[in-house]
Amino acid sequence: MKGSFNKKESMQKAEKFIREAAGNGAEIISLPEMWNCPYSNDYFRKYAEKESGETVEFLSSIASDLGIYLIGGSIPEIDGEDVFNTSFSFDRKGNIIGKHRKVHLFDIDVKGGIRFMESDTLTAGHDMTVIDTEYCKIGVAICYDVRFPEWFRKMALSGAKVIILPAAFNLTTGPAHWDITMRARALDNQVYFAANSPARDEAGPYQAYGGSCIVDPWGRFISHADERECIIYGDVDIETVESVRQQLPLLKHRREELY
Ligand SMILES: NC(=O)CCC(=O)C(=O)O
Repeated sequence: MKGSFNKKESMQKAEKFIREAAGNGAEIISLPEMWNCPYSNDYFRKYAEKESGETVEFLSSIASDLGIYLIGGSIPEIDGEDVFNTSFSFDRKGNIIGKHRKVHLFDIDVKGGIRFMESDTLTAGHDMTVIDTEYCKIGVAICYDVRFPEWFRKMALSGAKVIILPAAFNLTTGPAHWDITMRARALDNQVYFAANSPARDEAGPYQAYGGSCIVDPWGRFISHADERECIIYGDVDIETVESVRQQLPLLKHRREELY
């Protein structure tokens, strides 16, 4: 979905997409990074809400109404003086079962391209997020976190077989790194990997690359969006994870003592 300056409008749009996805049989649904706030340091604090705020309440009630797992993309969360880029996850009853505060802040300065310093306004989280479902464990991280393979290996070693990444790459790094990074994280951890981006909004303060995708544990795209608004779907087969891990036992062949 495209971002908007109007939070109510974003919530209405998110609800429409979530209901449509659930109506088509989706059991685990995820929104993109900062879906209810313009992606800009000028707006994070203004749009930030406490965990007890209206957006978390809204996501929880949709999850319980539809009986789905909902990975609530990410939103700016305020806690005391600090603002975090936070992803709340909900079970089928609307309970919060995961709260991931983006651990690696997006501070980059690419010559002739993008400069963005999330740390000007945001505070980094410290904890890894792996949630339990009746299907398998699911890891949740946010966008720039994906640049740090160790973080994802840690999730896989903690039992994650699916990893979900609300994200918003840009027009400098997106064309260069989006596809290959998502495939690499799926492949090196032998997990299903789903990355959800906002749609591109030429009029907005940040041009998201788009390209939401789902990659299987063999590193193949099973679904891939372009830069426009849409829902993508994928079937997750846990036996495929087991089978790939058995045939190509990467996780077992690690030589940790040498690293
Ligand atoms: N929102 C983000 O963390 C953007 C990360 C990004 O674009 C990258 O190249 O990494």
